[in-house]
Amino acid sequence: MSSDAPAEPSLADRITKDEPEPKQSWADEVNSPATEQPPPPSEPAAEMPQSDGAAGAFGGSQLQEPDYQVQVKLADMQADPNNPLYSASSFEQLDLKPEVLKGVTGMNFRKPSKVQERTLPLLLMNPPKNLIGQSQSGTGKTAAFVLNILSRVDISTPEMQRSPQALVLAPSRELARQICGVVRLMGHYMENLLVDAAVPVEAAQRSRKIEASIVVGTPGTVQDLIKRRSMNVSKMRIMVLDEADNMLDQQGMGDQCNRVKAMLPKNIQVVLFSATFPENVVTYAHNFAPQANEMTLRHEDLTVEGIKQIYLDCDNEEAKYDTLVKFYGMLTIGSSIIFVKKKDTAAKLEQRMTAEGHKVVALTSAYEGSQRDVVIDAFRLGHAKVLISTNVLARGIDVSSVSMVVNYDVPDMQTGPRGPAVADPQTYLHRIGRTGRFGRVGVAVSFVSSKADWEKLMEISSYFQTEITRLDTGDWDELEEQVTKIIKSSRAGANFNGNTGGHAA
Ligand SMILES: Nc1ncnc2c1ncn2[C@@H]1O[C@H](COP(=O)(O)OP(=O)(O)OP(=O)(O)O)[C@@H](O)[C@H]1O
Repeated sequence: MSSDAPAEPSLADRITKDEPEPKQSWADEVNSPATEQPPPPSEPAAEMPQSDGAAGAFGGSQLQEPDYQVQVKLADMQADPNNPLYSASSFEQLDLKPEVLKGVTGMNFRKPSKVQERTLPLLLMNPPKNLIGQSQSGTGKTAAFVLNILSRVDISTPEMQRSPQALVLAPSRELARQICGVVRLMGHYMENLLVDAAVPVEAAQRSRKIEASIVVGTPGTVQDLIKRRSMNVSKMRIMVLDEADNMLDQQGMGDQCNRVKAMLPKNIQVVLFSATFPENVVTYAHNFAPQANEMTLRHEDLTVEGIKQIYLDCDNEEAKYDTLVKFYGMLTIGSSIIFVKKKDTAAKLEQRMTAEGHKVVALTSAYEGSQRDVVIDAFRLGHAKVLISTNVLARGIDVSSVSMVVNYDVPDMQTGPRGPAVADPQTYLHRIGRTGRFGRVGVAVSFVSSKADWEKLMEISSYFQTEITRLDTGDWDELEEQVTKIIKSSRAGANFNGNTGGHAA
């Protein structure tokens, strides 16, 4: 953030005092904030626009594609057995309580996705069994575990309403808040349902007590609350790890998750979900959720068809910045997230772009929680359309208007304290998965400024057996036309004639 530059307007000023921009583009028209109501029962559901899970709680933008733009509709995708959104059955056939079913219908979910259809019967079985579930990004894993929780919590007495019975752990504050929003929205018709977020709060609120039947939080805060006896876990019966591979793999977070689990009653149902379960995490996952039912995928099947993956050659770091600025118009067709490796890069990019008159915001773990909430909520509402972030937002964040993701830095990871940086395919997949949600279209563009970058990107491409196409930066008008065409097409891949080739720098 630009807090050390007093002459500039504050973050809140920049985000909230801006007049809404006139609607100019297709994306502006289709992504206006949530004003839509669930369909009246008499209207045919197939004609109604799809709603965004986070929309009701946070005003997340929604996609209402005009017919003339749409070539392939969600209904068609959900009827194709090879599509991850496919299902043979309806939500009515999944044995949900009437008030839970009403919540799903109210969100305008017409049919379950594959992961929902397959995992819900396994999750709802009695006696409850553990589950490890994997499916592509943006295919509805949240609803799968939320529907299980809503089906299992007992809120028949005031005491039970205030007793934590289900705990969801997520790796970031933003994701925990988002899941809380989905639980509230889906549980809207369950009278007296109490849901609470266990994320870091300001010092004055630290003595708070958690009195809700469903708690969604980050592992460190939850561990702290239980230790301080601010959250009674004696009635806990379900524990979910969202982005489970990330939670178990990171040393600090893995330990916190284990400690939290050790403080909960034995024999709880343990549920792990993620789009990725790399080999090094599989054993942890099996130990954390013993004898689990499993739904897994091969890594070759993990990429989402609707996300067009491209890369651009940039001669050096400065050329990456110039390219980003040239991209600004395309970034604001819908909303965009620019991923960088370091917090410092995020802050510097934000300052420089803002100083040059571009509207961007940044969110990293360097910022205070309340400031992070302001930024992410503004992004969900479409008040901020270009967000610069680190891997803190790489996972789970669901904002349907995101039509472009930029890997300003190719995702990599250190091998040991002094080892070389190697490609990080999992982070790449999660980052690009912030676009192309539930059958929508998106573009993921990676900036390549060295041979090492190019090698990492090609390793990622071969790991997922997916094509990452090189676009020629020699002719910007042509490049812009191609990228804009992809964003505005109903499915990525259609209308696209990019070059493929090696690193030209
Ligand atoms: N059955 C459904 N019908 C229509 N929309 C759905 C359905 N299930 C989920 N969605 C919507 O799809 C979007 C993506 O869902 P969700 O965030 O749960 O994906 P995910 O699989 O958890 O992705 P990630 O791996 O990125 O965390 C959300 O906006 C959600 O509201």
